[in-house]
Amino acid sequence: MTILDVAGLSYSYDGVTPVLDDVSLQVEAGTIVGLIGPNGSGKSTLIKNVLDLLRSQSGTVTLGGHPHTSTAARAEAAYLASNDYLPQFLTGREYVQTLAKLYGVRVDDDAARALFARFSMEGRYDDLIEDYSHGMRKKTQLVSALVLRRSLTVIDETLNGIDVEALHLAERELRALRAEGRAILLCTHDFTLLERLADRIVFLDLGEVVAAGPTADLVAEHGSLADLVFDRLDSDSRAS
Ligand SMILES: Nc1ncnc2c1ncn2[C@@H]1O[C@H](COP(=O)(O)OP(=O)(O)OP(=O)(O)O)[C@@H](O)[C@H]1O
Repeated sequence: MTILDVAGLSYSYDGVTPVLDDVSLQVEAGTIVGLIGPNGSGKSTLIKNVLDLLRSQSGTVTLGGHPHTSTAARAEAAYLASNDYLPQFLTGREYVQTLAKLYGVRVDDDAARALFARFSMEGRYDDLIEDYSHGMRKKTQLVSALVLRRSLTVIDETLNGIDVEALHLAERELRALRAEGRAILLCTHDFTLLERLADRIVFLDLGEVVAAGPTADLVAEHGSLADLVFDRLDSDSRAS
């Protein structure tokens, strides 16, 4: 079953320069899709279009079969942004519970507190976010996605900056989401993480999908995901 379906999406911030050019991709239930591409290739713009944080200009996007502008679509996806801008005046518990209310789901404080403890934030669930470190804010975003357990979790470089122990645990938790049939769109420059975790890769360059397929096939063809990118950057097609 397709959870996210993007077809023919184009976008320009200034109405002149295309940032996304006819992008199509699908994310199936029970899969992790890695979104890769050089800085400025349009990954975050694509994610913001998908989540209707930027109003799409052409093409279609559906989430769980619903047009992405609909309330039903919004309930399908959890979004972990690349920044760590969380409301400073809330505690971790208030933040998690506010999100839960917005999504209309019930979140058990004990379960969320236990996740805080597992991510080495024991005893910090009721502290103000203002007093959290950068990594703790990132982990709070991650915990919120883990307790919300939406059909699709979109992660935009959110795992950058968390320590190796948290990353190890995050990988396990993301695998558990996938095992439950949930989908994950994971945007990161950490190619080794994607080689371990992602079922499929979508490679965006200059706003276009230039490669897409099963991670294992792309690695077999190019040697590694880094080599896939290097091959593209060195290719004539990019220079022209
Ligand atoms: N709000 C904005 N207004 C105008 N241009 C923007 C805006 N946000 C992004 N851009 C431009 O759109 C292009 C794509 O940016 P985007 O952030 O989507 O890339 P990215 O692939 O996520 O990059 P990175 O890997 O550096 O995070 C870049 O040229 C960027 O300067």
